[in-house]
Amino acid sequence: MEETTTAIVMYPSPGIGHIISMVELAKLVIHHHQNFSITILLTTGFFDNPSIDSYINRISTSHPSITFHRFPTVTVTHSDKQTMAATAFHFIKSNSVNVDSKLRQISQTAVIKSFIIDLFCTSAMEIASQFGIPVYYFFTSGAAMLSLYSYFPKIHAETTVSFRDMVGVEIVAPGNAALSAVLMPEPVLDREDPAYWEMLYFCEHLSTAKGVLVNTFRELEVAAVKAVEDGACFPDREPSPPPVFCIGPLIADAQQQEEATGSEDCLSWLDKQPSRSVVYLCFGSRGSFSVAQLKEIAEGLERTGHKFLWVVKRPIQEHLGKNQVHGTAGEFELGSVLPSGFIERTKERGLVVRSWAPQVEVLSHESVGGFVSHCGWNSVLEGVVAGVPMIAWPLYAEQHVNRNVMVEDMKVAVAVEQREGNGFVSGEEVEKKIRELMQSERGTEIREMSLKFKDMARDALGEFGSSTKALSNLVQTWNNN
Ligand SMILES: O=c1ccn([C@@H]2O[C@H](COP(=O)(O)OP(=O)(O)O[C@H]3O[C@H](CO)[C@@H](O)[C@H](O)[C@H]3O)[C@@H](O)[C@H]2O)c(=O)[nH]1
Repeated sequence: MEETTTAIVMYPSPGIGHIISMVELAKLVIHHHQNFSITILLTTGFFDNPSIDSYINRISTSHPSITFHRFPTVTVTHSDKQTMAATAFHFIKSNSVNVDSKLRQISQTAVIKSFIIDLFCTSAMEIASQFGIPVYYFFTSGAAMLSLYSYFPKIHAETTVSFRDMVGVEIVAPGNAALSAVLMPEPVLDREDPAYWEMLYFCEHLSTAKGVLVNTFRELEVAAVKAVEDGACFPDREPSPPPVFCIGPLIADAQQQEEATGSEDCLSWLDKQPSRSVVYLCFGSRGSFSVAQLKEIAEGLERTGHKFLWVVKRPIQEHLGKNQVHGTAGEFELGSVLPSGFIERTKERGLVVRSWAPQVEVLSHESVGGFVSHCGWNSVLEGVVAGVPMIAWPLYAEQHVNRNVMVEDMKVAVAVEQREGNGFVSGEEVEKKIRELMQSERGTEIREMSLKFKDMARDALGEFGSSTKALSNLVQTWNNN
């Protein structure tokens, strides 16, 4: 008798940070449970990363049971009249027809045990449900953020005011530290923004999934994990919230990360530095600053006297306001965006690289002693896995929530003080926080805590670890259905 193929289909949202962690999830599933074939659906036309093709090729070669399916290009136009998030959500929705036809096609030859979607791809949920395919979310940020988003519909129902206008108000979601309302994740700040209503729709659907996988581990976010597991953050679903599976930390494989020109230089420069002496500054795949902010960072770095490795992206143009894409690709000269003579004056102790560094390898390098991060969740996990203490400098998205988790719960970071309104950080503050992390007693405590979490992260993914157990429970559910 012919054996039926059991398939899992995954649908990450555009953006390399989301794609990489979904791919790591696929690799983890295959590693422990070889009986599945996995198809990963990828959109084309928005937030595309130039290196995506070579990344896909590397994964397809190393993991033949993972297949990628690229949708044809969908074109949406972004206008200054709407936010980037609204355009992105519109783009994802415009791919629904592609999702429909691919699920239909796979279903003809296989039983799809699970369709795993990113939160921002909630528009695909209904399509899968029509085919009777069980839908799971893969939440690429942490449990604290999952709790806040699951709780968001309740907060929404209790007020008619936009968060951005709630100056002085604090939002408290189960398992979360209090968060100033104006620092809520960007897409939910403003009720006038269509993205707000999309987010509300996404968050209302979280509790209707068959389960939610989270890229975290139980020991990392104790209070938040409890809130999502016991359902406190799913007010509408009490007493039976969707099962939550903390299966992380899933981070990019150093060998398969994007290779940028100059990667080798970075690592060989680090080889020459003393143990834990270097402060690494990097703000994710899209974190850019104005030239004025770059100048402050440079001045702060210069004054600390510490060694540093700093990844600088093409600066944002202030006159374009908040609505432009961070990290807009394109060539630029480092010398033209940094203070005059900075590179020359610091060349004995600092390295500035343009646009990209092999972050996972950098963080695991013995000479790195601190990480100034924008608090993107992948970066946070990469810092945790490497046991590197951090300086939290949130920029956009849900990064202020992550900052709270890092500083107040995990205690693996100090936070920079940011100017209200635009988040600007002075050179003095940069200097102060680097000194605090690298040479104070508090810095030593944070380092010790980071090293503890490094061990816990490894254990969570070990044979008897909490994340391994969670994954096997999940797979058992799939197999029993
Ligand atoms: O020079 C660089 C810059 C980035 N990276 C890698 O790129 C990824 C960046 O991911 P992340 O730290 O999560 O930042 P973003 O790309 O900004 O991620 C988006 O997606 C995350 C997961 O949902 C959210 O937590 C963030 O707020 C959101 O901005 C990480 O794997 C980094 O190692 C490099 O290797 N080199």
